[in-house]
Amino acid sequence: MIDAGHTGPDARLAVIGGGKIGEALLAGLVRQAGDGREFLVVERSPERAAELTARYGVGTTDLAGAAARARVLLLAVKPQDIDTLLAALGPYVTPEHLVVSVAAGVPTSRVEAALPAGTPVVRVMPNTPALVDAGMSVLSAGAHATEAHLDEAEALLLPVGQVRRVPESQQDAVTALSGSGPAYFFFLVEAMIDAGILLGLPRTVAADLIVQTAYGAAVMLRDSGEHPVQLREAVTSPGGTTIAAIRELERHGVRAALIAAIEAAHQRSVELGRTS
Ligand SMILES: NC(=O)C1=CN([C@@H]2O[C@H](COP(=O)(O)OP(=O)(O)OC[C@H]3O[C@@H](n4cnc5c(N)ncnc54)[C@H](O)[C@@H]3O)[C@@H](O)[C@H]2O)C=CC1
Ligand SMILES: O=C(O)[C@@H]1CCC=N1
Repeated sequence: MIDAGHTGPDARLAVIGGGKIGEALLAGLVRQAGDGREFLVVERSPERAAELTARYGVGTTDLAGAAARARVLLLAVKPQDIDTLLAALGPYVTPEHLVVSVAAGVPTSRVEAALPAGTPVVRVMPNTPALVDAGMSVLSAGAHATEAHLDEAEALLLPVGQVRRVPESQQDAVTALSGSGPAYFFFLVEAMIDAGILLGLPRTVAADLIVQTAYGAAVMLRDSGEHPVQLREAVTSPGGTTIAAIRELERHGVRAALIAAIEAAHQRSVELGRTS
């Protein structure tokens, strides 16, 4: 579906950058809307654009087409590519648009500086579980974004998961926790499946056991109202198997490793925010 010179906004949203997170958000939004034609994608790679159209029925266009056809522009390119994108997009944007950026680390002030004065910008840190409507999207307003703009961004993202608002000063920490967070859980699950293999279980059996255990633990964390410590203690029988494992986790510094890892992600987010 190629843009054919439409006049006036007719698309709900244009996603600029159809990579991993662009696709995760598009997939969830299209599923909820029931019609991909309400969405546009702008992709540097024509092959990737064609793939997304085939998969979700979304329209493809260029930057001028996106700005002409959608009032809400969601920027989902890498932080390293955002300045080039903004320089090319800026001439087509007006203060009537709402620009939503998901680029890790990039402050709203940097986006605003490349756009016409007064353009509302909302910074969002989403995560890939949006793909299964279990995302966590965290919003912050830029200098020209009002409550109404935040409400609009929130309404856009609610169909694909939960939404929270934080002051922008907390966004690098949010990025390190919920933005990158799914990867930490996938890493743990990968290691636990390997342990099952070591113990002689077939890979499919080990994977089934660990994935269902992760799912069950996540639902308990969300729904039981109990602190993680209480939930862990309930599994840890005196003189039993769990405490033998916990002692090894503590001996290998897993708690400290996780804290250091998340601190490193925070630091990287701060670095990505600095103009290159
Ligand atoms: N992957 C994730 O879980 C999350 C990523 N983010 C942020 O989302 C952004 C994208 O990350 P990924 O999707 O992982 O990267 P990616 O590399 O998979 O996707 C970026 C896409 O943007 C396209 N692109 C680059 N410049 C372009 C331009 N000027 N016009 C049109 N398309 C262009 C590339 O072809 C590519 O398909 C980053 O800023 C990242 O910090 C935020 C939250 C979670
Ligand atoms: O790894 C990254 O830089 C992006 C931001 C948060 C998740 N993925």
